[in-house]
Amino acid sequence: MTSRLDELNKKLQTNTSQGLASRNSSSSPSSLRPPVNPSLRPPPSASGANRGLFPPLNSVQRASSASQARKKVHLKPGHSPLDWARINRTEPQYKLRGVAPNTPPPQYVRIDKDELKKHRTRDDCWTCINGKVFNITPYVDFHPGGVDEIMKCAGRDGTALFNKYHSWVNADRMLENCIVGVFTKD
Ligand code: HEM
Repeated sequence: MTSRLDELNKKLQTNTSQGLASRNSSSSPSSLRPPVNPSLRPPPSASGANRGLFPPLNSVQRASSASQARKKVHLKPGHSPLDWARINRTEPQYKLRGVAPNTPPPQYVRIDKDELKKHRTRDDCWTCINGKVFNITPYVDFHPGGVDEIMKCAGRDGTALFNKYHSWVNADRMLENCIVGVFTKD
């Protein structure tokens, strides 16, 4: 019985080592590597000082250096975007528009260039964005880009400046209760 078992074990060992030997002899370790495709060489950024760095040093995905850092605007306490959203919701519309309570709705109020020009001070500030004139007086201190920046569009059509800095900002929504009227170019 034992000799039968020994025989079987011996047979098994011989088969296994033969199998491995045949695999190893037909393939050297280098032939196990995938074929090298020359068009898939590492990019130049993977060499020299950039080696192993991701994203590479010159990538736009890297934070800018201190000299290029954006100037941070410090808004006064109580002047966060959320504070503005609350005021926009709760303050009576005529106050945000800066008009008397019985003033006609904005779609009936036409404002020309000369009228717009009269409102360009910190205490009385209008601007036109995409054909609508807004009283931005209550908003100026809430502007995340700072007072000086937003005052550049005071008393004039600010559409181009607005779009240059943040075309994604929805002025209609943010200033929906500050609308005074519609702009007439003539
Ligand atoms: C009624 C007019 C404007 C409104 C409602 C407005 C609104 C905003 C809002 C909501 C942001 C924050 C954007 C964000 O975080 O993605 C912002 C940022 C900014 N705005 Fe305005 N803006 C106005 C006019 C202007 C004008 C005329 C200028 C420039 C002359 C300007 C320059 C900037 C700049 C530079 C920032 C960037 C601040 C930062 O990223 O820290 N904005 N503005």
